[in-house]
Amino acid sequence: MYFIPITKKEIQDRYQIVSAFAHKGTQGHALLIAGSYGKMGAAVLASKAAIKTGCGLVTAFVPECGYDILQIAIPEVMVITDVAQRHLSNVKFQIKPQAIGIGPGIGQEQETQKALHDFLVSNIIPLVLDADALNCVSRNKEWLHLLPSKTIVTPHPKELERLIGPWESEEEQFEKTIAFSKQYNLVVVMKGAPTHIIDGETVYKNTTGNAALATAGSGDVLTGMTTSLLAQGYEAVNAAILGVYLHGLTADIAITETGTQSFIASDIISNIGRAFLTLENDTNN
Ligand SMILES: NC(=O)C1=CN([C@@H]2O[C@H](COP(=O)(O)OP(=O)(O)OC[C@H]3O[C@@H](n4cnc5c(N)ncnc54)[C@H](O)[C@@H]3O)[C@@H](O)[C@H]2O)[C@@H](O)CC1
Ligand SMILES: Nc1ncnc2c1ncn2[C@@H]1O[C@H](COP(=O)(O)OP(=O)(O)O)[C@@H](O)[C@H]1O
Ligand SMILES: [Mg+2]
Repeated sequence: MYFIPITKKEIQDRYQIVSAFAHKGTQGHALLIAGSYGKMGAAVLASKAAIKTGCGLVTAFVPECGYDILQIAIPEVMVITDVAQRHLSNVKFQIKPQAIGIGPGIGQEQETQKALHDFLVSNIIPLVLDADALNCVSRNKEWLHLLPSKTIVTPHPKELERLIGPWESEEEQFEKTIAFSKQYNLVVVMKGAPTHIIDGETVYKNTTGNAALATAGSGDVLTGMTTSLLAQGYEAVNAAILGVYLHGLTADIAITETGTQSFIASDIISNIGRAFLTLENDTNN
């Protein structure tokens, strides 16, 4: 099987420099629907990653218990709360974001599953689906038909298995994931070491990242980054490619200071700027 390596050249072909005349209204509004009691950190990480990846506005939609946490942790991010205290029960909002990321830390309560279903039935905004949103969809596979074309799904191996069933070899894993991508018209970010991105028959292989990323919340950060790029107008496959590349690059940059063991998900967020700078330096040369 042929994989297209996600090299710096591939990235530079896709990367869009921010206009000198940009303002927050032109840079996209990302909505992160995330968090539950005890997992509000997932919402904080995803929302902070989204604003640090460059979209103009970020709103977090969280259960009521997340309100103070979000507002104190990230003053740049706006917050809308669900009527329920501890988990999502009714995802309704008046804003018009350009992209939505849903799933990190939301849990799989019955009420949350229903809220996800009702949201998917009416939503037409470009979407990133991760973590418990994927787990809920795995329990209700018919909901896959509700996803907008080119929705980005970001499963780790266990979540992928819940979605497509088990595989016996790596070859079979790719075959099944390609078939899944084609059946539902999805961009599949097959997270791992390394991560592959599958867009129908086309498979991309990331070239950045290391074992420092094997830490809680690193996937939640990737969801925020990818949603941010989607909100900024990148085509879904390019948002996935650029997001995965930059996410991995943060770990390659930071590892000389943090080492593998003490790198945490917040270090990904702290290094997003340095990762972008490697592109801008090269683009200007
Ligand atoms: N600070 C927070 O609030 C955090 C919240 N999180 C949320 O917690 C919820 C549960 O997510 P989890 O992913 O922990 O639970 P899952 O049950 O989906 O996955 C955990 C299991 O998956 C397997 N797995 C994961 N990565 C693998 C890999 N690369 N290779 C092979 N097996 C692998 C392992 O067996 C692992 O025990 C999600 O909603 C997630 O977003 C986590 O992201 C951790 C941090
Ligand atoms: N050994 C590794 N090498 C490279 N990347 C890794 C490694 N381990 C984990 N990652 C990356 O870290 C992220 C983990 O995501 P995920 O399992 O969803 O974490 P969480 O749910 O805790 O946020 C993925 O992007 C994955 O590719
Ligand atoms: Mg995850």
